[in-house]
Amino acid sequence: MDYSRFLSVVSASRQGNPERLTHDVAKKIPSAIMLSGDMPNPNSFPFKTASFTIDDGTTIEIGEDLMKRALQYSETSGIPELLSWLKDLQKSLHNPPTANYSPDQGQMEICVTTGSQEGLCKVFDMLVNPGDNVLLDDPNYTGTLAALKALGANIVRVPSDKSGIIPKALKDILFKWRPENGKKPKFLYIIPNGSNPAGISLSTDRKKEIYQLAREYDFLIIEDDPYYFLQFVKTKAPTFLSMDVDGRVIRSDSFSKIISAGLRLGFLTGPKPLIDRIVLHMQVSTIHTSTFTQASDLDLLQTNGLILVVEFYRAQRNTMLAAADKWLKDLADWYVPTAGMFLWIKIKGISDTHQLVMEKALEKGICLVPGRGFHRDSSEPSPYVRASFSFASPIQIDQAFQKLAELIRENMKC
Ligand SMILES: Cc1ncc(COP(=O)(O)O)c(CNc2cc3ccccc3n(O)c2=O)c1O
Repeated sequence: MDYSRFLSVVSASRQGNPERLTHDVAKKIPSAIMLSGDMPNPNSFPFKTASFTIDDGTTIEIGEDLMKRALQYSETSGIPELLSWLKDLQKSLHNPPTANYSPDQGQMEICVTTGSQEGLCKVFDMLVNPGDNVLLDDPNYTGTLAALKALGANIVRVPSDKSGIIPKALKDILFKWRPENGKKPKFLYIIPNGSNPAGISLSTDRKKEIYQLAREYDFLIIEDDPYYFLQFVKTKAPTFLSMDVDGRVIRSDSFSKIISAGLRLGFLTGPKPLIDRIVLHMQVSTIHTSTFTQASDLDLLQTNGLILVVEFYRAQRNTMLAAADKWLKDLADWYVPTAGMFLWIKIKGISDTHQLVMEKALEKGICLVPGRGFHRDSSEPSPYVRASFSFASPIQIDQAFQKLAELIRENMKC
């Protein structure tokens, strides 16, 4: 594929940072005498060792040598051992066709990011010029909406239902596209599992139809999948990455929901020509994701593998569904999420939940998110609220929905 049409003006103008190039090359020569970098002397670092106790009681040690490395600058795209582990992970989970391609064919490449939010932000910076058309369904993740709006993207809303984007509706938009609509959309952004905020998961058939449309109308797919490991179904639907024969999928993964949100570890998987552009941007922004975060997470992953937390969140989801059935049955509508952390609740008899949530619920000590912030036009009223089942205890969830039910009834009397 020729990726040049997809690049923003800024991204296309990025050049390599010679100092980072020297550093990355020199790192490959262990015996090199390093007089090139701006590296602090590791003997000056304050922390000498660290020990982590994990929930099964075992400990993970970071000894002196690893600590000296963990507190030092490292390769922009990620420390080699973690990159290698992540490439093996992606091959085993998704078996991407691009894993065996040559670099100019769009060979699968990976870049570690400071949370998947950094990855998304840099992908959008790489692709969006002001006025570019981009395809999204609605409602959608506020972090993405905010990033795209700031870049001046024209968000083209793709109709969806409780099974996700409707391929026929997407085809209609593309088929009817005329020059007066501006340049063809560059990409479709999608959260394929347990979407934020609606908790929707896209079926295999719809993914295949959408991927074929991407081939036919030549757009990229940004597969933002932080809830991939929080799927409550027996068989996971194949990812867009697993069907990417053209090298047109950029996948964003996150360790926030399965290891730690605060350690800020995510990674991008995509065609090498595009990932290389992201790395150029990283060289002049964060330089790289915290080496300490990478080293400690890698140690955990190599020792324990992927810690499966899905059963905990399934139980939390079921607790919230039981509380909704108990308190909200005649007052609201919702559907059962098959992944993720959110219940998307439509309150009956109310056009906009903003005041109910941001004033009345907060006064009663209940934190929810009003629906209108998840729309492209956040001034549009919304009868929805997003409720997260990830954090509160079962008792708190029950209490919160009991209070919410009281508020809705009070609101109905007004
Ligand atoms: C679809 C989708 N894509 C990417 C990300 C970013 O995750 P990262 O890997 O941790 O950077 C997210 C995280 N979503 C949220 C984060 C958050 C953080 C503080 C406070 C509130 C937050 N609310 O509400 C969120 O939805 C997400 O939902």
